[in-house]
This record gives sequence, structure tokens and C-alpha cells, in this order.
Amino acid sequence: QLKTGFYSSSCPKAEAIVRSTVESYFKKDPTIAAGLLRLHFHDCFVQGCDGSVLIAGRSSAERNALPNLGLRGFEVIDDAKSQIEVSCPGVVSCADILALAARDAVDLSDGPSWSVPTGRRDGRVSLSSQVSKYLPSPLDSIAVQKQKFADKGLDDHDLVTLVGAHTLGQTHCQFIRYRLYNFTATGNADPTINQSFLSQLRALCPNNGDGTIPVPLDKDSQTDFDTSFFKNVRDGNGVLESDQRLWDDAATRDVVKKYAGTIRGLLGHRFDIEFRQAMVKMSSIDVKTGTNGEIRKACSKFN
Ligand code: HEM
Ligand SMILES: [Ca+2]
Ligand SMILES: [Ca+2]
Repeated sequence: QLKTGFYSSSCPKAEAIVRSTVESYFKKDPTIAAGLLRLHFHDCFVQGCDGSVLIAGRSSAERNALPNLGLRGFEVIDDAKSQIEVSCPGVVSCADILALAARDAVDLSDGPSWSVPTGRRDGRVSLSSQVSKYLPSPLDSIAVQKQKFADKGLDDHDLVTLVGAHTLGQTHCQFIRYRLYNFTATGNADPTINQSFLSQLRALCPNNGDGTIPVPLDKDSQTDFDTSFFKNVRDGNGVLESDQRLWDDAATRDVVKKYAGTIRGLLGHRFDIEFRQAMVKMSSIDVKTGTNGEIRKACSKFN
């Protein structure tokens, strides 16, 4: 029920306003692109792509759930929304603004661009208690990762393609330290980590050091939307345990190989093409349309 250009007569400037807003934040801080892309993923997996993740100021809201504490980019969405409200009040949903912003973020990071079907409406429910059962954890086995994606209508190929979003952005020492010093209570490192990368990570994240130190998810390529992430997974340079596990399973390993270009030479552009298809799929999970939900006046509050 979504369609591209849903606002072409009701708010013709909507997409351009989102684009220029994302651009202005991106110019100040290119890492904001990763924040926006992740924000859209965390929205879509809980109550569908309905802006539920954007609700602030209530302790029971999704934003306060553990997996959401590190989310970034809310101010970009709020800013775009307030500019859009000036020309077309009550017309453009926050869920759509977020989907458009994620697209623009990838494009600005030299990734692919695509048309985003729009017409989502904003949800009226945002519960932190819903978050952990739907969002994958970096400690999830490959079987659980597959299941959580399947529950949202996404297959194993979509899983690998979408996790390729980790070509952008960062994590923090607290989420990977167990892999470096005491993996599965062995007192050793995760044996799948490449030895020279292990030394680098240990230097960056000393045992008992500051857990909030940032660690790029894609070694040496944090702000570029490229296929380097897949090469890193292939080479044992995956940072999150869940990312490295994509190499353990035959089905997901084949997709990693395809994007890393080891099957038939340089297939880098395949990732770009398949990422946009997978994003359109993810962006339409359980969307509310027609007279369901509402169009929020401010993205951080229900009307
Ligand atoms: C099995 C699936 C996934 C798991 C377990 C996972 C887990 C994580 C974790 C633990 C972080 C770091 C958080 C932090 O340290 O604060 C992260 C960051 C990120 N994730 Fe995922 N993720 C998954 C799938 C995805 C998908 C499907 C997307 C988007 C399409 C995505 C986009 C991102 C981005 C862009 C970042 C960097 C954020 C930033 O720099 O602020 N992730 N993810
Ligand atoms: Ca949602
Ligand atoms: Ca990259």
C-alpha cells in the first residue's frame, strides 16, 4: 500500500527537506549516517516501521530499552519534521521521514540510492518491554539471527545483506571485550579473531578499561559504504560476534563470499543493488497505512 512519491502533491518539498537536513548534519559529522540507518532498523523491527522508536520522555518507551541506549540521530529527524510542519502541517509521518533519512544517509556515504515507497503512518504504541524479543543481540547465534529476521519476513540472504550496514558506524569496547579476554569463560580470546586484529583490538580495549571507547564496526572503513565489511568478516576481522558468526554457517558464508568478491572476481556493485532491494523490504515491515495510526505533530511525542 506504500507508493513512491506519496507526498508529491500533498507536500512536494518533503523529500527535499529531509535530504537537505540530513546533508547539513552529515557535513558536520559524517558518522551521523550510521546513526540514522540503525535508527530505521530499530524502528522497523519493533511494531513495524512506524516511528515507535522516536518517542521520548516516557520511561516505558522503546528508547529506554537496553539495545536502544546507543541510538543516535533523533535530533535530525526532529529537525526535518519541524521544517516540514511549516509548509505542510499534519501531512508527513515521522516513520516516512526516518525511512527517507536512512536512504539519504547511505547515499551521502557513497552507497547506493533508491526510491523509498512512502505513506507510512505513525504508531500509537512504544514499549521498551517489546524491544529485546524482536531485535537481534550481538550474542545471538546464527540460528537465532536467522529466526528473528524470518519473523519479520526477511530471509537468510536479506540477513547478510542488511547486516552489511555494519560497513558504517561503530560499537564500543563494552560489547566486544568478552571476545578479547574471556570468550565463553575460557580465559582466552574468540579463536575466530584474526591474530593481528586481536592485538589491535586489545590495544584499543584494555581489559577492565573504559567500556565506552568507540570501535569501528568495519575496520579502516567506518564512514564509507563499501564491501570492506564482508572482506573483514572473511578474514576474521569482524568486530561483533554476530558479524563474525556469518562466516560459520554455510548459507550465510556464501553470501558474505559473494559480496567480498571471492567467488567471481569483483562483484562489489552486487552489494549496492541487493542492499537497496533488501532495504525496501525492511522498510515495509508491518507498516500502518490509510486511517491506521496517526501523523504526529512532533516525532518525539504521540499527538
Ligand atoms: C543480527 C543483526 C544485528 C545485530 C546483532 C546488530 C548489532 C549491533 C550492535 C551491537 C551495534 C553497536 C551498538 C553500540 O555499540 O552502541 C550495532 C551498530 C550498528 N548497526 Fe547493527 N545489528 C544488526 C543488524 C543491523 C541492521 C539490519 C542494520 C541496518 C540495516 C544495522 C545498522 C547498524 C549501524 C549503521 C550501526 C552503527 C551505529 C552507529 O555508529 O551509531 N544493524 N549493531
Ligand atoms: Ca517501530
Ligand atoms: Ca565501510
